[in-house]
Amino acid sequence: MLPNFPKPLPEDDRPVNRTVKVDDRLYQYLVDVSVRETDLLKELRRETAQYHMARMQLSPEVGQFLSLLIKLQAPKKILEIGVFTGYSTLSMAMAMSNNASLVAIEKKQMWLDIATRYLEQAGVKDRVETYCDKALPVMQTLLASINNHESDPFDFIFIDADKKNLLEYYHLSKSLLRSGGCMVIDNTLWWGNVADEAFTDKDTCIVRELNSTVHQDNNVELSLLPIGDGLTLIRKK
Ligand SMILES: C[S@@+](CC[C@H](N)C(=O)[O-])C[C@H]1O[C@@H](n2cnc3c(N)ncnc32)[C@H](O)[C@@H]1O
Repeated sequence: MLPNFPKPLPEDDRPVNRTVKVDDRLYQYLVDVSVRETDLLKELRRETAQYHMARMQLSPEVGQFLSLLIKLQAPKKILEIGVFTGYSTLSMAMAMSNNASLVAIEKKQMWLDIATRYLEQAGVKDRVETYCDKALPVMQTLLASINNHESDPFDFIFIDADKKNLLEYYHLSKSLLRSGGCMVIDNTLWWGNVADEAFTDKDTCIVRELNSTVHQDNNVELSLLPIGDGLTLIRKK
């Protein structure tokens, strides 16, 4: 039995507990005991694996987490920035309620064509509006429509596109989101590079700046989860 009296505090303020280290064996265990990927998502993942850019696709456990968030929050209006072949789009669209809608922005038609095919197969395409365009101008148009009271703000926004515009995506998304709404940003641990000072490339510096901006923003609540490549969950106050 542990002695039941206080011990001297360490000099630093580091927590005595921390997030578990996930090595390959533990990761495989996590997948084996928790991931339930539908046949359609599996098919999409296999089709995407043929492309060199396949690494951009969400991992199954992150797709499933996104889908669970949608089911827990039941948002009516969802916005997605960065569709690629649609793994996240399909995960969210299959989880959203029948009266919900999703606006999905992707700059490359080739990727949207693949995503659209799967959304049609899942029978959810009628509730997903896709824009083949750069995200910033589309987001600005959506914001103008909200500010003019022509449409409601979004309840849920998922950001998974280029890092160059990440700070602008964050600020614009805050304006597009209703109070109490949820924003999710992918890649916030950026392959671990954010914590390594040796990495000074543009994208790493932008992700660091984003993380520090969100952390210091008193108008939001946040949690940075070490799932996938790092996923930051944000609630607008
Ligand atoms: C990491 S991938 C998205 C992965 C996707 N969420 C999934 O689950 O497979 C990023 C996507 O953002 C797109 N993208 C990059 N810059 C963009 C921009 N300025 N506007 C819109 N889409 C952009 C890329 O073409 C790419 O398909």
